[in-house]
Amino acid sequence: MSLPLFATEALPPQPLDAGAVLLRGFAAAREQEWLQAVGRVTAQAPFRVMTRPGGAPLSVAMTNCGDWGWVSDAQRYRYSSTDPATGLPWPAMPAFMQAQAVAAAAAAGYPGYAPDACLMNRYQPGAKMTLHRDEDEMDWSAPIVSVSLGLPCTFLWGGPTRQDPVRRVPLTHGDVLVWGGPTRMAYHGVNPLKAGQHHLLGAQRWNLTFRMAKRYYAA
Ligand SMILES: O=C(O)CCC(=O)C(=O)O
Ligand SMILES: [Fe+2]
Repeated sequence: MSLPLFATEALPPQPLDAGAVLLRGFAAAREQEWLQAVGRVTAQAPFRVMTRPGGAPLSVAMTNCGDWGWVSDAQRYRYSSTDPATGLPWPAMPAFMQAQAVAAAAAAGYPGYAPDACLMNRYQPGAKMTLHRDEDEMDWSAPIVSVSLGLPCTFLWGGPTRQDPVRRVPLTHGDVLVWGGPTRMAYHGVNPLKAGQHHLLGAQRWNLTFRMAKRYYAA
């Protein structure tokens, strides 16, 4: 196999764990379209800091698009069809983003993916996500499709319990990680973002996770 000449070239799917596949560079070739799509969403529903149950602020700023958006407040985590900041429905999921998420899922071995939610995370230097499972979705047989843009990060990939050993997986601009099946409920997180400048996003990392929040997965 010859190495790609350009960092924007997608590499062959790389198994990370049972049911978990890393698509290195999958989103890089169309970075301008990703940027435009995220820009359209955040013009309507800007990134904002949410409060976690108990009252402390999350370090990652978030917004959503699609039929359902993941929200956190002092009481609980939940999916909401409306933006709590405005009471309006979340912006529609841009067709480009939806199609790319479906294509990434298929490339990772999950045909028939139909995301109805996209949580958009903005990390600035120092922001992190502690180990957690994505468990607020209705059908845990549907995979998660997670797109990384901007500054690199160290993604933490654990196991079925919080105590399981954690692998450090470097994620860079354009990488797409898909996990489902036997590892759909794996613990995962993100180490504090290191300072840096990305040619497209400056001192930020964006992560977009596509989910099937309120739909059944029938592959
Ligand atoms: O930023 C990431 O790569 C992971 C995000 C995540 O785990 C989540 O949004 O639930
Ligand atoms: Fe997560």
